[in-house]
Amino acid sequence: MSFTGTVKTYGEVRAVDGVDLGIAPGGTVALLGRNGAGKSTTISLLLGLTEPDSGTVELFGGPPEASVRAGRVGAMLQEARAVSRVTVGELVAFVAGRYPAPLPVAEALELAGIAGLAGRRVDRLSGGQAQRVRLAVALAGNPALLVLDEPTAALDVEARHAFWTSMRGYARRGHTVLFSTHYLEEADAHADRILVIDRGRIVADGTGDDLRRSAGGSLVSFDLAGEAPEALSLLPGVRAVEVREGRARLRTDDSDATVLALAGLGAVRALEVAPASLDDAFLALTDPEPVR
Ligand SMILES: Nc1ncnc2c1ncn2[C@@H]1O[C@H](COP(=O)(O)OP(=O)(O)OP(=O)(O)O)[C@@H](O)[C@H]1O
Repeated sequence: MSFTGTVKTYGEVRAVDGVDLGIAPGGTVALLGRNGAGKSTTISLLLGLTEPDSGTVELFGGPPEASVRAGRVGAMLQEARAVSRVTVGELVAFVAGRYPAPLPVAEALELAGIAGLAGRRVDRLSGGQAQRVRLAVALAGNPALLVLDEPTAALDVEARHAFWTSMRGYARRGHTVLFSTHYLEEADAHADRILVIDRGRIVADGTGDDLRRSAGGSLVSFDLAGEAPEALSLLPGVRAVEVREGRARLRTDDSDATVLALAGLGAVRALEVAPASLDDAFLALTDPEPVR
């Protein structure tokens, strides 16, 4: 699937702002970003639910609508209203019946972790159960591409664990699972590839380790004693500076050089040097105002 120079605006807001992206079949891909970064809009474009203002979106070599109609795509979106009265099993069977090569209903329920709920009415479910029913519906057609918009939002810890085990199993069968999240740990633990989106642009693309590396090797933090933050960004090795409540955090490629230069400045207290975490990487990639 591919995005080529894709732009989608809502009035003044450039929700997707010139995205170029190719995703090969197979594996799990995370779309990671803050609230309002453009994840849902990217997914809507991918599913053909909305048209780009400019650029193109292709799925399996054609327009998204064609792949969706052909049953190659299953989606679990954030907002969905359950139909009432039917049972979970009936609903999933109904959806499966509309696809050319569906999963057996029992398998879709099993994968979604709701094998025991087949006979339950869909309007009598908890939030987490309803979410898993939506997953079973998305899986029903045995889609080559499964698209999940913040799939674990309503799930408890145990359900999350079971969910990711299922999704990994599904991807191992050669399917592609693309999910959006704002949980760094989730992207790091469960995605083969992480796309970081910020203000409608892809600002990083790689594994969790790639992102950690791109953020700069280490984090040097200390209590500030009056230096202007602007001077800190000029120290050797420093790639980004963040100052919060009197404590400076410098992301640096060369912590030795940074610390030696800092010592030259003097008046640095409570110095700490730590390897960059994925959190640091994410902040470095998406922080709107790294120097404050
Ligand atoms: N239908 C719409 N009308 C107007 N603005 C919209 C619409 N949909 C999205 N936006 C705006 O586009 C931007 C991107 O929104 P989008 O929903 O894609 O973000 P997101 O990354 O999915 O956020 P979240 O994590 O909060 O779900 C936001 O600024 C949002 O306010």
